[in-house]
Amino acid sequence: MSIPGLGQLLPQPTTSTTRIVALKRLSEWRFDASRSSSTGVKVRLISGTAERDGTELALNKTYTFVRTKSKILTWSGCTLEISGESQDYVTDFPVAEDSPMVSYLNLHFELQAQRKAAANATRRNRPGPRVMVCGPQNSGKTSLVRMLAALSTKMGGQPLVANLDPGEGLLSLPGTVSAAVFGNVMDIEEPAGGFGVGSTPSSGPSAVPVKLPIVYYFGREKVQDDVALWKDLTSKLASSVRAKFSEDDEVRSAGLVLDTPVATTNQSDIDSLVHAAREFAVNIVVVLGSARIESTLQQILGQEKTSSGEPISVIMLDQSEGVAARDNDFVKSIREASIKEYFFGDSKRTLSPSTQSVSFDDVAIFKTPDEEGYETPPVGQVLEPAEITAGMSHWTLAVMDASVNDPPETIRQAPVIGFIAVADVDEDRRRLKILSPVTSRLGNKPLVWGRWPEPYINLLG
Ligand SMILES: Nc1ncnc2c1ncn2[C@@H]1O[C@H](COP(=O)(O)OP(=O)(O)OP(=O)(O)O)[C@@H](O)[C@H]1O
Repeated sequence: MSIPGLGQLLPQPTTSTTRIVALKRLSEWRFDASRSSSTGVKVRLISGTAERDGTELALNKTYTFVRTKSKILTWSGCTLEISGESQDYVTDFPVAEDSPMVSYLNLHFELQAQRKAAANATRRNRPGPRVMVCGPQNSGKTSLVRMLAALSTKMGGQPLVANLDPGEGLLSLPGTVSAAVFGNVMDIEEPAGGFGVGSTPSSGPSAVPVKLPIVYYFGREKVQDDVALWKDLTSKLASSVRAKFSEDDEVRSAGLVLDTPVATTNQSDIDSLVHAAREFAVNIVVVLGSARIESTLQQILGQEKTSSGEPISVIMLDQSEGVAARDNDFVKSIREASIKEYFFGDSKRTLSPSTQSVSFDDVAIFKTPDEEGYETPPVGQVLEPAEITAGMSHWTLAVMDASVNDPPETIRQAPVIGFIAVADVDEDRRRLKILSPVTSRLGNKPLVWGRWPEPYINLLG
């Protein structure tokens, strides 16, 4: 069986022995700890320098990776001590400079030049680079976004990172779109490499400084499930980003790195990307691994200018051959683990969520109208009050920063304050048992019941 990558050593069978791996400059140790036991794979940097997606490993610190498929990259060579279970292999390129990582690093240098120009500009409203990363499924979009953000923070920058892919939450649960300032080191031990819920304040004390995301609730997995709502929320998020730029000079000059949903060349996907590029006033579009998406976007965006008159560069970069496919079971297990982690923390920080019993009459839960009985699904339709039944058990609901008396459209497009999980519904006594990361009562905050992610197992079970 051939293994993707060039000049790689043969994959190591899943093993639990301790071994030393020497990496030449510009090579990668690629690992799959998705099926390993809860103890995962342990990695210690013994000499040289190495990083996971732009964040450096500290010398002699042992990192544990569980439920993770990723890579450790070295620019100048290093030695790693590996123990625990993983499928892994080393890839080094016959010509080191052939690694796509070199082009990613060059992109970072270009962004740094634009950041410097923005910081020195006499026109205070000149923003730093706004770079949108897009491409087909498993092209390495999120890894590149993480790497660009980490490299910027390493140089002292405070870039905004935004995610428009509801299938994977950024510092939030799946089913959301969000953005946050990244001004400090990321937790690379997290399966999501610093983009997971473990890096948010609701998760209690943290080994690395937490981030404060702004989150909007989509409640669906794919953009196509409700394109109109996704576009509205994208516009909302873009205006939050603009507001942050106008109030914070450091963030403004560091600019934005934007992650996007999986794209194909179909018209709807291209429209969504163009919508996002215009709303966020993107001036660099990076397409990973698809010449067709690149040329289609080039034809549209290549002719346009941003709102501040800059040309829009559309560039294609190779995708890394190491990007790991993730099957549905793996992705589902990651999703479920992030919901559990949101309420209970992880092995490094245990949280104690509060369990509250509330009357049906004391909560206002909204949902999008059911699709049955409509010839065309009521996509983009506003919310309606949801009937509380046992079917709501184990769903996670979004708590909106709005009032229950606000119009449905306002509630639907309000930022998310947090999430609660429905632990039990007692229809006879008309009471709900809910699990909340905080002890405070819901007050008059409306809850929204989305259609995705699917209900999680009984969190209290
Ligand atoms: N060079 C590499 N070697 C090993 N694993 C990698 C490499 N690059 C990325 N990965 C891993 O591959 C998986 C998919 O990568 P990533 O999430 O960046 O792709 P994506 O294009 O954003 O995915 P999606 O299509 O689901 O949005 C992740 O688990 C990531 O850590």
